[in-house]
Amino acid sequence: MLSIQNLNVEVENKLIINRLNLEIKPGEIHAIMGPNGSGKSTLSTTLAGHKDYHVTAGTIRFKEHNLLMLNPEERAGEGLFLAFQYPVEIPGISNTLFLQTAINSIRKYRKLEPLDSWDLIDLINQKINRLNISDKLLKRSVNVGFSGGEKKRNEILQMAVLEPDLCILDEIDSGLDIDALKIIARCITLLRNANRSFIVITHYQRILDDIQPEYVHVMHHGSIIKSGNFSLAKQLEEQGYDWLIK
Ligand SMILES: Nc1ncnc2c1ncn2[C@@H]1O[C@H](COP(=O)(O)OP(=O)(O)OP(=O)(O)O)[C@@H](O)[C@H]1O
Repeated sequence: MLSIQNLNVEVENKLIINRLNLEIKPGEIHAIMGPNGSGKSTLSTTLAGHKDYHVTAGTIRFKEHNLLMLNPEERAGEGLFLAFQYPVEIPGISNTLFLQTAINSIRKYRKLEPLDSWDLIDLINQKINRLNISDKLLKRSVNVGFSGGEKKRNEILQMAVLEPDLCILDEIDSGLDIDALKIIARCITLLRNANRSFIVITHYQRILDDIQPEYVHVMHHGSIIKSGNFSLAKQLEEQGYDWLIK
């Protein structure tokens, strides 16, 4: 699904990702943890194709593609999705219109007919019923005035509607109350299948308790310095990072 080898990424001429390696197979959930500023969001932003994040060495293969040859729209068309740490507000564009535009741009890339408004509403209704997400936010402008938890839930709704193959969730659990955290974790579990992989960037073990990732990685200074299973997250929660980065 995703193969990253010896990746270096520079932002504003500063090396942020430093010889990073990561292999993700279909259906796997990988958690990435690590101290503030270790490069986790830089990795996710690079995978999504942000123009200010310059890959200066290494390779990234996504399915059968050289990811670095694809622009951000092509990456989304191939099934890559990034849920932002800080979801952006888009005044004047309703959530429904945003979802319609996003899904139809992916369908166009895949040479499929666009969904009309009725098909879209059906699809959204299926997803909100399955995930038990409220439809109240659909008519409002994207993320404008949404609470922190509503923004995160909206990211999950986008993911459910777009049905990506690789879901990158950058601190999807930040700022959530205990119940909202459970809802988000449940949605992720419901969206999990044998072909869909996840990268879950988080600071906390709590969400991982519910989604049970196969792998947990620790990033530091732009590299993965330790990989393990779920027990590594528990160890980090108890002991912090000092024992790893000294
Ligand atoms: N656009 C940018 N311009 C300048 N520096 C940047 C930019 N993006 C990231 N950086 C720098 O790269 C380093 C890694 O940041 P990044 O946000 O990737 O870390 P992180 O591990 O996600 O941190 P956190 O856990 O605090 O969210 C930081 O020193 C940050 O200031």
